[in-house]
Amino acid sequence: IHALYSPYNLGNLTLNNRCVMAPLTRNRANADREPVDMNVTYYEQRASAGLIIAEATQICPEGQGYISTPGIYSEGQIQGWKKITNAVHQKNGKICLQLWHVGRISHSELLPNNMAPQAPSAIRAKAKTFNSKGLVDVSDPKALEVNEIKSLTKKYVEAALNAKKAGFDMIEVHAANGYLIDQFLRDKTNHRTDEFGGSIENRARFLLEVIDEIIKVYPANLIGCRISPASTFNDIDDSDPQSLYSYVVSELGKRKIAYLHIIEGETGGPRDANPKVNFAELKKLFKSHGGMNIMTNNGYHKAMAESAIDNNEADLIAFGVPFLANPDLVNRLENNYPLNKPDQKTFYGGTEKGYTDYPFYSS
Ligand SMILES: C=C(C(=O)O)c1ccccc1
Repeated sequence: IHALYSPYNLGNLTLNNRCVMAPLTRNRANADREPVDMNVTYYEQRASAGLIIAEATQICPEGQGYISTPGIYSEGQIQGWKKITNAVHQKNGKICLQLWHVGRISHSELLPNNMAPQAPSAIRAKAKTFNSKGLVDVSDPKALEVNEIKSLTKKYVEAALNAKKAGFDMIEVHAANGYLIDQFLRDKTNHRTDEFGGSIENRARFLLEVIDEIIKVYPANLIGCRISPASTFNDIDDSDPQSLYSYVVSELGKRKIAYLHIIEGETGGPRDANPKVNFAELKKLFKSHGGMNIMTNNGYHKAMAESAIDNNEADLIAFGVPFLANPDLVNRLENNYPLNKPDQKTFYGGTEKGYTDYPFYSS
């Protein structure tokens, strides 16, 4: 059978196959930002993925940007996630938690004491988010002080340890899609004049400090990192992405992290969005500096995924919407069965409808 559907060693984990469920925000946590029972069903249904990367999960209350997204900073949240990891492990699955801080992509209504969203610089995003009123413009952010940056790094470390306590097999640091870490990396959003801004090294400093501090207490070969070099989602951009990300992926490779998760092209959009970004070069640099595995995402279907593996363009393929709508995606891909039609209206927020009611394949 094709390598895509065969076991694969990732760090000290053996995955049943190389098909990854990409992190998908579904806005279905409770008012305390804890996972609920239908989340257990949803993830358990998809346990045949080689690896599930659970939805982006905020590391602290200040890191929340959308209504009803889960956290990993309270005991109640840890216990909620524990039910999910137990259920996935009962089905012989593997599950990773994506550690998230939205930075400036938030609305004060969602934040402690209606505070301003945190960001590297006080530049409001031309972006919208969901709060109790529906789709709203994001709020004006406040620039982080250096001591606040240091305390956020500690919160990423605590979140990694909480994820371990909750039974996750590994963690992924969310450095993509215009959220906090991405806001530090890119020069459109980072106008700092201290050691966290200006040069590429300075703009990458926060990401690398987060990774280095986590590695002190959590094995590097169980840490992934997600980047989106070419995306402009959430009003993000950079004047020289190839230089920026050549440095970033080389430094991540040196740390021998488990995988580099690359969103190819525009997030949820065209794969050839930004000709300035040479993805093949970035993949080569990650591995030539010691990086272990490349995971790619964005618009893959069966043929594309199989040929990416055959041509050594990726070790693991992450599927987002296909896994949302097909709990048994691996079985369907392997046997070339038709896929369910995703219902966009129920992607974000709501009940079991469009969440746990997508059918398994039956001939
Ligand atoms: C966590 C997200 C990301 O990484 O893009 C997200 C958040 C809200 C809607 C869609 C996606």
